[in-house]
Amino acid sequence: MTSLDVELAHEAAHLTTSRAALAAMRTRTEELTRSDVAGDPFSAEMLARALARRLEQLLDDGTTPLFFGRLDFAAAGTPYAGETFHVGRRHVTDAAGDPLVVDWRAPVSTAFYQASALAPQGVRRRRRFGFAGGRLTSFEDEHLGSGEEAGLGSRLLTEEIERPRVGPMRDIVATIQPDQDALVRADLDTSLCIQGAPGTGKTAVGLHRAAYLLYAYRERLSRTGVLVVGPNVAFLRYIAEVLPALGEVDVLQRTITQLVDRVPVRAVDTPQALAVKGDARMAAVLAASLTSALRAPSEPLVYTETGARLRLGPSELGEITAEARASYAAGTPYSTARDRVAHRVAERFRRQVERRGGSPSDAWVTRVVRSRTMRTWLDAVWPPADPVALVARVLGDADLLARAADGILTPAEQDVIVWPEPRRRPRWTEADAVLIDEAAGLLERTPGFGHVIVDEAQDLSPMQARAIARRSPYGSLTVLGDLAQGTAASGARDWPSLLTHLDKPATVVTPLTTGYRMPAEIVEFANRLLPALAAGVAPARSVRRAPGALSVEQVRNPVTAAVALVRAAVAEPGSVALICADATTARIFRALTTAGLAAVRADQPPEESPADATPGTAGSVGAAPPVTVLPATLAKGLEFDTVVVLEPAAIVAAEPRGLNRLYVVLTRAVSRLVVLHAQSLPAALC
Ligand SMILES: Nc1ncnc2c1ncn2[C@@H]1O[C@H](COP(=O)(O)OP(=O)(O)OP(=O)(O)O)[C@@H](O)[C@H]1O
Repeated sequence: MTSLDVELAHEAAHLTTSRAALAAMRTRTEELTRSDVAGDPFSAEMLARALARRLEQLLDDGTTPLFFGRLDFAAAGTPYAGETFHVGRRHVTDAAGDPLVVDWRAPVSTAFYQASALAPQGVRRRRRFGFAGGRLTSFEDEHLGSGEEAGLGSRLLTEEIERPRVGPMRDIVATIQPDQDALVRADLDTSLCIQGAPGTGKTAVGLHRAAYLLYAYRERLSRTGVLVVGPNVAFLRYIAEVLPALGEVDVLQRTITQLVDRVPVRAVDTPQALAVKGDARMAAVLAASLTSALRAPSEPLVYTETGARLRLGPSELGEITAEARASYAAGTPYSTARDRVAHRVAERFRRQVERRGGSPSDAWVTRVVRSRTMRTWLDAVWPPADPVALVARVLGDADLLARAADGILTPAEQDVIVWPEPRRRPRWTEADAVLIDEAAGLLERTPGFGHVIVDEAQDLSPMQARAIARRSPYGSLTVLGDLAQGTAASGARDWPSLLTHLDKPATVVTPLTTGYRMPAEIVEFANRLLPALAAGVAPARSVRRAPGALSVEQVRNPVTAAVALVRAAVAEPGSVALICADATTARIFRALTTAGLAAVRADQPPEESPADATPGTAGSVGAAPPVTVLPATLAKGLEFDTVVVLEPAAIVAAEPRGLNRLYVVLTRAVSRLVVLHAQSLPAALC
């Protein structure tokens, strides 16, 4: 045995001890769940829930390493001098409470990610472990104290980056890089905006940041929660397992459409209507239409009860409604302001009774507030409102829209969004649902989150950004995106304006440019599009080269060529996707299945496809894994080992920002990208 073998055996023994300790921690928790818990039913229920969650966190699936790193601190100079820590996904302690593994999010673990030869932070040696199926197979040391540092040359990092991708996204907790770590560990009160080229780890950083914040600010966030917003359902399926793998099961993950789901979405807007409905000026139109229903009191209000006749004149009433209008203008929700008017009026009546020697109770005031007299009067001066009805009225009544949009939208813009006639059962669009959410936000306060992470944020329209801002009035944001990948017509063209709509205008924009997904050959090919996209972003630099990773082939029949390519690709390890213009998805899917290849369509729910449509999912045991047929508009955020792109010119021609779409499509491959075309390639790519 070499000394390295001895060292490895020693580490393997530590792994065995740690696994046994984790099992013991689980047994202790299980015993607690079985024991009779004293206290009232509510506390018992809360305790039972906390224990169930704890049990879930203590699960050890045996295939993921319990620790992936080790820090040996130098003999002096830090609070941890002379100590050794194994760094892993969760704390594991022995029976005496001493740590066998420390959580990657604990303060002591920071050095694992941040220490360098230049600034060793007291670390003498940093060790990274290699694993295969939960078994420890190797380790790699950096003697930081002696100026030795692997950086991006780390063999284990390279293996992790190059590993064939199958199934959903995995965590990167073992190999987070220093620039990424600084973003992950930024404090809760700091909002971040990360402009990152494709594959630079924005999504990974966002999800690890969620896990970090939930660890470091557990108390605060257990009350307010964390929300992750992604571009579509396929993307959410793809990232769904990262946070649970990091022990965090309580993060809400939603698309923006799921977030604003007060009405079913059954229709699609024209591009022109979409542009107007997504514009921030629509907020002013809705606000104006709501206030247009307010009336200044012109008659006295008389309240009679058991012989007493109480009266307030129009000027006194006007004073109260004017005050409420001012508070509404300053941000008080419409419905709260309406309640306030009722209470102020009732209080004035109470004073009148008091002046006459009476002493009405609070219950009396409540009775006045709820009286028919009050409701009838309020309905006239401050009518009740409903968000769905409000938007239906604005879009369904050209005159009302013209009044509310006067000086805000041009007549042509109004024509684009107004319905030809009022609809009893409107067929709502996604943009309408956002308008309804805006209206609801005018009426009532929207419950907010302690932290919101928004991925692919460049595609948010100003109105969608406002929907997110409403959910984060006191919390912070992590905004992730890439202006060059912007494909939505009303999406952001620069970060400062989007951050203003998100109500976090002072947020600093941080770039990420080191690409981990694609080899340089693919990155450089895709980067040819950047000048034409004019997004003003820094191009990505890949951490590796892979000769042969890119081929661009002009063929007579790209579909036939794709079938042959896919047949060969599915025999290799790793996921395969065929990306095409949306309109050709069905035809290409048919061509693959007719040729006997197992294929799934990413644009259909899993049960309608022959296999699970989760991007990159491997097929049933023994069968060739299915290839995913991916319409170009669903490619965002996903990645596959091998990607075949069909007919770039058709992808570009399919939509106004088609070149941006092509940039997204060309940046999805981890190992190999094949571009097949019969038509000429877009000029920007040549
Ligand atoms: N530090 C890292 N170590 C290992 N792998 C990494 C690291 N950072 C990113 N990756 C990997 O690179 C790939 C791209 O990451 P991610 O999807 O987060 O990038 P992105 O910036 O969101 O890309 P896009 O803008 O194209 O959606 C993923 O497979 C991710 O696991």
